[in-house]
Amino acid sequence: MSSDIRILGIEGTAWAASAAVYDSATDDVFIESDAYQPDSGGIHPREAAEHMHDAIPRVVETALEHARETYDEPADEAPVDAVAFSRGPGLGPCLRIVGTAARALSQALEVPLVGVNHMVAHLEIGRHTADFDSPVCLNASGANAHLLAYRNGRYRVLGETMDTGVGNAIDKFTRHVGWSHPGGPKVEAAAEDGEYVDLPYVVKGMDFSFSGIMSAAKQRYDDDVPVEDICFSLQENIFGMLTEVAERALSLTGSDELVLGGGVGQNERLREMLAEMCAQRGAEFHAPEPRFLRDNAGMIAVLGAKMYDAGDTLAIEESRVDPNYRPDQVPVTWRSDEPELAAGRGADGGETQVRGAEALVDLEPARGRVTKRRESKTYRHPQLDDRLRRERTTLEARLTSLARREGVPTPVLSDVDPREARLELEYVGKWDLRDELTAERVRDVGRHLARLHRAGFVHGDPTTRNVRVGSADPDASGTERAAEARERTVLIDFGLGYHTDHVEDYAMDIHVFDQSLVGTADDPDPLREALREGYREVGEERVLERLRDVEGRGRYVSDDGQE
Ligand SMILES: C[C@@H](O)[C@H](NC(=O)OP(=O)(O)OC[C@H]1O[C@@H](n2cnc3c(N)ncnc32)[C@H](O)[C@@H]1O)C(=O)O
Ligand SMILES: Nc1ncnc2c1ncn2[C@@H]1O[C@H](COP(=O)(O)OP(=O)(O)OP(=O)(O)O)[C@@H](O)[C@H]1O
Ligand SMILES: [Fe+2]
Repeated sequence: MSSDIRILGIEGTAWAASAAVYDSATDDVFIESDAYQPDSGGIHPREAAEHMHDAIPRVVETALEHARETYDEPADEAPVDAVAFSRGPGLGPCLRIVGTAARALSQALEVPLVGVNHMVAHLEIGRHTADFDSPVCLNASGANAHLLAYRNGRYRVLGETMDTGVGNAIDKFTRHVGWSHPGGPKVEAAAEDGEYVDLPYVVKGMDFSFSGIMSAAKQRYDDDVPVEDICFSLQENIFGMLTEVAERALSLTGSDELVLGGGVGQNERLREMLAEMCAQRGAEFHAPEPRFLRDNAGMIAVLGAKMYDAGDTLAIEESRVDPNYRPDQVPVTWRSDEPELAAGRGADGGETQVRGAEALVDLEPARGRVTKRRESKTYRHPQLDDRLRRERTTLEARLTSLARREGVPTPVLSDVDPREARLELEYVGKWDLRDELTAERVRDVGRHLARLHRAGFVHGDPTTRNVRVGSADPDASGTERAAEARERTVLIDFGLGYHTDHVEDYAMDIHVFDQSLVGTADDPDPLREALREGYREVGEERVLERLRDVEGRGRYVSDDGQE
């Protein structure tokens, strides 16, 4: 970045009326915030907007005063080079007030306007303070929960919540219990005295959902289960899910850096789990300090400086706010020269052991065999860990065989030990699909998924790493035709599969594969088309119709606090 840029940042997407000044020469960030606290219930959009109306001018004035005093500019010169503001996502009425304030300031100070995506700012502040190159980012905030990774000029969404944001889910539970907003810190405090009780645990590849676990938690409360036990178990399961999908994203992208963003990131238990998961797999973990995790204008100013430096400013007439602004809509103009993730290659006969997200896989291609052990994850509660490893090992064995009976190539199973969470399977394929992506192979995957769905079950985690391609024969150097004859597209890793007759689950299965294409392919669009073509040959059109719904669903709807 250029040597000395000073930016005024303004944030006001939901509850935090906040202004900040970032100085790139010293890396100092001054933040002034004024929080909206609802009298009862959750965040009311209209009340929140009134709060922005009152508080934004005050916090901006304090930030500008700080800039004038600290940097000693002549009185007739603007104390900052640009005004950056949160354009979205967030509550419409709040965003509009912040947008109006930012435009007015940019005109009064005669400096350019920079429009920042709030979720990308949650990510970038972590990358900035960690000094990581190309991390995977877990954003765990009130209205959102998703995994982002940089690829081809955008932050791609590798996985996300299928219903509410993680903070909102927790806050809904505390409202049910009668605790005041925000609920997250109260759950954290109550959890200290809790013991583990069983609650649902739902991940689908790198996607996840909170609705089942939240209604079970409310039900438990109504059934007089001690509230501290529910709080403890909510944290174990919800944060366990987030940690698991973060690990899967590291495994899929080959990255060894993880950053955390968002208000829920202030939770000690979540940070502990993520740090432990990263330590166990030899990755680096970074969480910014709490003032940068919860909503704050500091992160808006810091990303604003990078965007301003890249010439990424907005004309007033193009500066409309967007309550549904998705992180993958943002052209990443400020890091074009940096390397992107170089994903490590999967098993191709050279190595003897591979670490997946869940398991250690010992490879013996010469004997045509692999041994897969689901390791104990020390970040998880032992009871949950035990349950997941056993259940998934049993399911993987059962569904791997069932799929083959439906005509889908899968490894032949030679041994299962659920207690040890160990499987012995046929060595299949030559490469992971991720490393040898072609439209024809992806079309095969489409056909295979359709066959599973017709038989009434889903794979649960179809990614480009859970498909093996090419000939497994170690001496497959024969004629091209012979190799072609042996070429198969083989599905592996059925541990997240389950029986279901819901069209929604089938559509999700395709969506999960789709997201892994977006996360691993240079030019995903033709491959995504091939996936649908293959599916259409064998499967039902209504599943593809539902897939369009799943994709079109705006998941960035902020909680309005009313139930
Ligand atoms: C779009 C934007 O307005 C929205 N902002 C937002 O959700 O505020 P944020 O500050 O990132 O997160 C607030 C959430 O963070 C939770 N939270 C705060 N402290 C917590 C803690 N110690 N443990 C768990 N959750 C906590 C709160 O309960 C609340 O749900 C977002 O980033 O999604
Ligand atoms: N039967 C097999 N034949 C050949 N290679 C295999 C086989 N099973 C697994 N592998 C290799 O090991 C890697 C990890 O295996 P697998 O996906 O089953 O583990 P995992 O820990 O569940 O992974 P993840 O959850 O990250 O998808 C695969 O991507 C593949 O490279
Ligand atoms: Fe936020």
